[in-house]
Amino acid sequence: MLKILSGEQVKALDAAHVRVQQIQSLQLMERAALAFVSWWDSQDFDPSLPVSVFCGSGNNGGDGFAIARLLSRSGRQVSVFRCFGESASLSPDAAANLEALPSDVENLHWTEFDARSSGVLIDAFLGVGLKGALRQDAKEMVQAMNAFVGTRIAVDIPSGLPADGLLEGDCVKANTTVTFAFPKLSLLFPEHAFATGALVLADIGISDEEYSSFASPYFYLREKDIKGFHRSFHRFSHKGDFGKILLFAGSKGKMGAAVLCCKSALRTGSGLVTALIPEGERHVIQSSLPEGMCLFDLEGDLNRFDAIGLGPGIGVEDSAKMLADIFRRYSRPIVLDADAITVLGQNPDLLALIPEGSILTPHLAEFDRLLGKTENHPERLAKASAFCRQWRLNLLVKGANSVICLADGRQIFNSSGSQYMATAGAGDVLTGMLTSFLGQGYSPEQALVCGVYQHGLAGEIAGKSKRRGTIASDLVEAIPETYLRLNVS
Ligand SMILES: NC(=O)C1=CN([C@@H]2O[C@H](COP(=O)(O)OP(=O)(O)OC[C@H]3O[C@@H](n4cnc5c(N)ncnc54)[C@H](O)[C@@H]3O)[C@@H](O)[C@H]2O)[C@@H](O)CC1
Ligand SMILES: Nc1ncnc2c1ncn2[C@@H]1O[C@H](COP(=O)(O)OP(=O)(O)O)[C@@H](O)[C@H]1O
Ligand SMILES: [K+]
Repeated sequence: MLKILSGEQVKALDAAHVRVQQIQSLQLMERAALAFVSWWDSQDFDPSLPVSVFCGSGNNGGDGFAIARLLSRSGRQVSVFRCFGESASLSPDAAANLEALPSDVENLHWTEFDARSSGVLIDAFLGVGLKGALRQDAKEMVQAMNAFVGTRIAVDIPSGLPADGLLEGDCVKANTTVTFAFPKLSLLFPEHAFATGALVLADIGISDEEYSSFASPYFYLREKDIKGFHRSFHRFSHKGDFGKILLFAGSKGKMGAAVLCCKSALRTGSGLVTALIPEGERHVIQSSLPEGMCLFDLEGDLNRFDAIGLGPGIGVEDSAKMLADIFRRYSRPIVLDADAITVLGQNPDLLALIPEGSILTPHLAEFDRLLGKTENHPERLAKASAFCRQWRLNLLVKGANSVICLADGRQIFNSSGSQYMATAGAGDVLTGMLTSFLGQGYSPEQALVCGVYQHGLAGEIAGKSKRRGTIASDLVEAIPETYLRLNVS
């Protein structure tokens, strides 16, 4: 899994890579520029549109000069706009790439830029080397870029955005950010969505192993990581191997939640799924989901279930006693979602009873109910980390780039998903998937990694044809295709 390093660590990573691969830093910069241009070539930019590249005096600017050269070589009309004065001292690699600009690239000062011109703007002014607040002249450059009417693309990070923390002043508002090697932490904060735009990760040839000497609690989960987390089953596997699970979900008027999470668990592969529901509502499950079974009370040994998921649509009235009873009688990790989390927020004394390693999946409002009002994402991640360590629990901060917060303090940002998943019941589908994986014998970490990634992938698959018409049932129907896409049998 890709480690997310701090802006400060990037220099050391680049230096280590240059040492290990025995290349020059100029070659690494060339790789970054080539990776950017390879992404560019995969897009359908109108070839007749002029390209304006804003270049700073550091290595981000160096990337910009190299990109300008490569785009001009492929026939684009390119101008660079220098974001520095005559007396500025350039980084050696930026100076080399400025020197290497072909004569057909127009070389201008940023004050000569006409914001009403058409085309595409590439922002290679400031990268992860930004220190403190923008200087006055830098603010003006950022404003000039933001006044541009066409598409803005940021190289590595929008200029002015700090790599690891929250934005305080101005920064470039990019439509797309093409970031190198790993996504900088701040690009994953919802507060910065307006500045980051679409996020593209460009590979510059640094292997996952080269990150091993750098410490960071943050990771980025990609498609290629998933297969290694899955268990494999053999041809003699029977439905017991795929797990018997119990889902406590739904109540009068909210039985859809139970249907969605049970169906999602079955589509994820569970062998036997039982819904714990009010007896009067049994027709809903039995008529819409013939594969599902129902239970109307909590009699018998709960440990006969391989996994339990609790919460979607159960209501908050009278649920506290039921939760306490389950926590006391069940010894393995449980998935806790929706109303179960609200109940925990109202009854914090229940936290100590939750089986170790359990998984809580709050959306942002449920998160605040559980852990108190939270102002921003960094604060949320810090609170989640302390909570998980204190109670030996795992917690998922849901949203775009949902964050898997593990009991040992690691925090894994998911890369799959789309805005079309912001629809009623999408969380219930996730609860079904996570419980299903626990029931299939996955550890909480494996269940979270596979469940969260595949849930997002199902959202991408469903959203491709259904766009904003996507509903949670579409996610359920897309789950089988996620196994095909990942080549998991
Ligand atoms: N080894 C390399 O050569 C590689 C470098 N890369 C690029 O290099 C970037 C990092 O380069 P650098 O470390 O040179 O840093 P940057 O180019 O990001 O920033 C340094 C420049 O920013 C100016 N600056 C800093 N704080 C400022 C402030 N508050 N107001 C105004 N100006 C300010 C400095 O005067 C300097 O000109 C990455 O973001 C990436 O784009 C990538 O190409 C990957 C490989
Ligand atoms: N913009 C988005 N991008 C990616 N995933 C999203 C987005 N919005 C919502 N999701 C995902 O959809 C799910 C919504 O869960 P939740 O808010 O609990 O829904 P509900 O309570 O309606 O079931 C979460 O897994 C979340 O990560
Ligand atoms: K930039």
